[in-house]
Amino acid sequence: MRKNLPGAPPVAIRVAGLRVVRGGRTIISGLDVDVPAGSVVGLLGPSGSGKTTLMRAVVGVQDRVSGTVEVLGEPAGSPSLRRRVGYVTQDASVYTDLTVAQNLDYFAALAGVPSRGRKAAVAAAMSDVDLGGHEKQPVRTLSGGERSRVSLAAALVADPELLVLDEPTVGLDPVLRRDLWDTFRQLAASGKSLLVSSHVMDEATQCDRLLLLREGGLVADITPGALLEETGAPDAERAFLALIDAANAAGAEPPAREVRGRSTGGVHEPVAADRGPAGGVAPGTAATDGTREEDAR
Ligand SMILES: Nc1ncnc2c1ncn2[C@@H]1O[C@H](COP(=O)(O)OP(=O)(O)OP(=O)(O)O)[C@@H](O)[C@H]1O
Repeated sequence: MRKNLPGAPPVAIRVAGLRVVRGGRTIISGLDVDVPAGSVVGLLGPSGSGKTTLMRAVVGVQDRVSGTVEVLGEPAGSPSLRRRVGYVTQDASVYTDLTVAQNLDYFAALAGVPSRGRKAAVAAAMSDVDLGGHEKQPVRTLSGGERSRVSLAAALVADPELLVLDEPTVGLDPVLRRDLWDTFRQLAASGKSLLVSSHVMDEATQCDRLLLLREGGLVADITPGALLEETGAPDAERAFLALIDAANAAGAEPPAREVRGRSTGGVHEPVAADRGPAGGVAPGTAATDGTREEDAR
């Protein structure tokens, strides 16, 4: 397994030659990207561009994956990462018949938080997402936004080093969104790494870096400031649209599996690449050599 080079900034996620097939279709083909540690990295891209698929590969739940995905120095999906990585899916994934506190206690136990530390861990996670006062409330009686926050708290309760958050602010009001982004920034300041997908462009400006996907390929790996500068757009939304329009114009011909971007800094011209996944299945690969059953999910 590759280690960080001496003197190089630490990397939380290293993706090389990633290829993912879903439903018989190549969704991601030859993706190379690093996510630096201790920062908030935004994952942007049009609907269907592969954001969730990439996140699933990172947390090790995606089938039909080849290439290399290393997370905190371990192959994605390693049992040793269970407590070190928190994942929030787009849909709230908590037990509706349990109370908020019961859910969090359960997820803390699953992640290996010792029983003597669980009460404090549950209280801290509830406070992070501003759910104080709801501990005894069954999740089925919560509002949609409150349920989303319970999911987020469930990911935070084991105090993971890496948080992978799939559109965590959907359905939240502006005040809660702002507060959550403050929390994300505080988590990064304390050394944690966050990969956060979003369609809300003003959230993008709160990230340290942005990864822009289109048809499973990387169009840009860039800071929010450089995004505005390089596109000359007045705001993040128009900068995003400018990049996507440019990528569409440049890559109108090739389908997703033939489009890839380079991963080092700046805006990338998508380049036609008719090669297969770089390096095949490397040691430390996330999952399969493609011989497993087709992923129906
Ligand atoms: N189980 C599946 N079987 C077949 N195709 C799938 C499956 N799941 C996702 N896909 C396809 O993979 C592509 C990428 O989906 P993905 O959910 O990763 O996109 P996304 O960028 O997260 O989209 P959104 O912003 O709408 O959530 C889409 O074209 C989608 O239709």
